[in-house]
Amino acid sequence: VKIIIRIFDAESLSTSNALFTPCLLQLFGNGTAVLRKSDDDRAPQARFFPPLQEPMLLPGTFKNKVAFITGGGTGLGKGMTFTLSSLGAECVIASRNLDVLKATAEEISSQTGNKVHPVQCNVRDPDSVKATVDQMVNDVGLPDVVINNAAGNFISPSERLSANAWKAITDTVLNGTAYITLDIGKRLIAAQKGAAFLCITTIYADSGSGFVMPSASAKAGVEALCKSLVAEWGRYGLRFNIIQPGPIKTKGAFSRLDPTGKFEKLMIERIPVGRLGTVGEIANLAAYLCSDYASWVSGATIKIDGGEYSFMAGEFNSLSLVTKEQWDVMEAIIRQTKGS
Ligand SMILES: CCCCCCCCC/C=C\C=C\C(=O)SCCNC(=O)CCNC(=O)[C@H](O)C(C)(C)COP(=O)(O)OP(=O)(O)OC[C@H]1O[C@@H](n2cnc3c(N)ncnc32)[C@H](O)[C@@H]1OP(=O)(O)O
Ligand SMILES: NC(=O)C1=CN([C@@H]2O[C@H](COP(=O)(O)OP(=O)(O)OC[C@H]3O[C@@H](n4cnc5c(N)ncnc54)[C@H](OP(=O)(O)O)[C@@H]3O)[C@@H](O)[C@H]2O)C=CC1
Repeated sequence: VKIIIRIFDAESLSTSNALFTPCLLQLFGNGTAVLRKSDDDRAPQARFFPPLQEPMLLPGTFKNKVAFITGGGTGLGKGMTFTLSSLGAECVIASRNLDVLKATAEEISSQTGNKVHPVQCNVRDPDSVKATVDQMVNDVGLPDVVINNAAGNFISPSERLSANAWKAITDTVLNGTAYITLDIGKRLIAAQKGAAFLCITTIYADSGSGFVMPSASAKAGVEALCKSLVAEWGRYGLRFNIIQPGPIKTKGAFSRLDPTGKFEKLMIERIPVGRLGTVGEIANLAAYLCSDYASWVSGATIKIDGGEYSFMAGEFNSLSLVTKEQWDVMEAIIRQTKGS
């Protein structure tokens, strides 16, 4: 596989004509050397930004609370379940693979001492969602916290996508979030019970992104759903917030979005903090937003991405590749220029 990326060629800065000549870099070839600051999986500045992963809220913050987490058996969902459970919540985790859910529930409850209930659920199917919520209500009652985390995604040129590929992703991400939110929301409203909803989206929900077009479309829809309900359902005691994570190395995401493992270093080089995020960092933010410490937070969309989005958005940010000597040359050329 040959993946070609246009980047600013830091080696060609010795003449003004070459100044903004982009070069073609073959990502899988030797041409990557110019991009590499370090062979480690983190850049040197990452030493200033150590990830603190242990639960940061006070023990008991979620005592007597029920938290429902879709996709809670793996990755970020598992991390959020662990943190909420550590802080006293009784958690219900829901996804398709019951064996994985059971193993996670057992692992977490044995560490935290709090019950975790695994419930099979296909969020693409409203009947399955209803059966799951029925079971939760029967076992532990209506939730205080609802985290829409389940998702599907893979990289693919959009011209290779079938209608069913689009449907698989948008049914999971957008329709799944809608089925869960409508089903639980209606029951909470009827019972006059308040709750905190959280949706996990992504930084490209704002910008769109090539090669993950169904995911980008669906995540943008999820954000519109949340923001609409902030306004409409606040009067019922329901609040809604959004976390947009940058890259976190989970098996579910990286096996489908970086299948050869070759993009990781490139990603780290565009993250100003110099490293990937961690599951524990997302879990702490999620716990805060779903806790009563955040009672006045509704309608917030929080990027947690080590600065990656800002780096990618800035027109000139690739100039961080320019060396001091190259700046000397450029500055001299610029200062020599008179008039227009
Ligand atoms: C610069 C690189 C950066 C790399 C890392 C960046 C990290 C940042 C990440 C940012 C955002 C992340 C967002 C996420 O959501 S990550 C979470 C990912 N986790 C999952 O996806 C877990 C669940 N996924 C799945 O179950 C499957 O992957 C699924 C395909 C989404 C659904 O599986 P299933 O229901 O079994 O569906 P099918 O296998 O039947 O497929 C349905 C349909 O889709 C077509 N298809 C499947 N894979 C591909 C592919 N790779 N390319 C093209 N098309 C594909 C399949 O053929 C079916 O269509 P059809 O019936 O027409 O053949
Ligand atoms: N990791 C990252 O870098 C980033 C992740 N995110 C978001 O974080 C969230 C978690 O992703 P991550 O932990 O990385 O990946 P995972 O693949 O581990 O998590 C996805 C979860 O969704 C569940 N799921 C998928 N389809 C369905 C379905 N039809 N019904 C019920 N559950 C389903 C899966 O369980 P099962 O297969 O058992 O159904 C799985 O537990 C997602 O919303 C993702 O978009 C956003 C930005 C970056």
